[in-house]
Amino acid sequence: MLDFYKQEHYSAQNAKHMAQIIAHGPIVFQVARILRDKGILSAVEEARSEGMALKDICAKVGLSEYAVRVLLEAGLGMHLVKYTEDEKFALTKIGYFILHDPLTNVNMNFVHDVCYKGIFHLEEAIETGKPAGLRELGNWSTVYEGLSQLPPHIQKSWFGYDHFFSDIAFPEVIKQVYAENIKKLLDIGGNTGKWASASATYGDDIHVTIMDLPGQAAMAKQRIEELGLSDKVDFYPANILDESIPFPTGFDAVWMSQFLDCFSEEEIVSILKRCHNCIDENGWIFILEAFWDIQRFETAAFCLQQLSIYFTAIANGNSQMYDSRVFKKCVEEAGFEIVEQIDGIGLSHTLLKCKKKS
Ligand SMILES: C[S@@+](CC[C@H](N)C(=O)[O-])C[C@H]1O[C@@H](n2cnc3c(N)ncnc32)[C@H](O)[C@@H]1O
Repeated sequence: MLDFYKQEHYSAQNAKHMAQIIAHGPIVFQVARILRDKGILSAVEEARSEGMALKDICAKVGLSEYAVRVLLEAGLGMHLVKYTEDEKFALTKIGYFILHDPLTNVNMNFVHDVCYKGIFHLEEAIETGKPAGLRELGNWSTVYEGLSQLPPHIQKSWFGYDHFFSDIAFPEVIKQVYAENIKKLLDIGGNTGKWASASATYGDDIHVTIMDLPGQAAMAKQRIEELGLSDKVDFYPANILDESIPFPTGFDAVWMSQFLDCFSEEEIVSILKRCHNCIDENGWIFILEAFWDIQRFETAAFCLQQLSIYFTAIANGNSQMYDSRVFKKCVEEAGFEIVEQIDGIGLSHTLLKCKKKS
């Protein structure tokens, strides 16, 4: 993947066009989203290759001719729709992906509901190292403190994004983790209890402790109770950034999925160092992360590189979707060695199986 970034990929003409797409980014984004959300793309799709006339689309979606016309004309420019020979509107492949592709929809909802307003404050975030855009969502020092209090539609998009990746990765990776004869596992950043519930039902003798912020631990507890798994899952509410709070001990393994990317390099090292006490000399640290530099496809790397900016402007101001080389240095520095690396899990994830350095 890294070699890909050592080359120019555009002719001058294409580069200038790409530069215009970037220059008009927020307009392109909102037009595409509204064409999706107002049912205009769906209406056009129903007409298939025959296409649909402007007035028929207006009648179908209940918007004025002016409104639908400006949106669809912009949509022509971004190749979401095309003209048929008799200048009706028909859906293109890009329009199809905007309408139906789960990855595109999850990203679009997350960008609109969680990021859009906050990203306006990116410059301030870059200058101050603070998540300056978070004030658009609420009055917390990091987004994680506010997760359980977000307005429902924003919370839906946040968890929709988070769960989309873990739901695909977990069934694959769970076999790798429990192949190591793990019975007692500490799930740091256990979120809504998805990994804990999957683990609890994976093996009769598996016990999981979720360590997360109090608001999240409470959400997870409710879900675990609803699933009838309370005897197999414990909770350890704590802010991991408070170094005075001890970590729980006596585990075969620590599991951190999409968790360490929520922290700066210094914080990652500090968290990992404190993980030493949770396990004995043979214990495991399992880290599931998506690294942009080891993606097979440019599209996957692009999504991670762009979403990194959410961490800068909104989440906490100092974290990101990491380059694996930067991340692995933190693991080393904290006194662990990576004994196995498994790439290609789910859509974009890597499992790092780590042990204490001997
Ligand atoms: C991106 S989510 C990952 C959730 C889950 N592990 C997964 O793979 O889907 C990050 C989790 O870390 C938790 N977290 C963030 N900052 C934290 C902190 N300072 N202390 C404890 N947990 C924290 C969040 O509440 C959230 O549940």
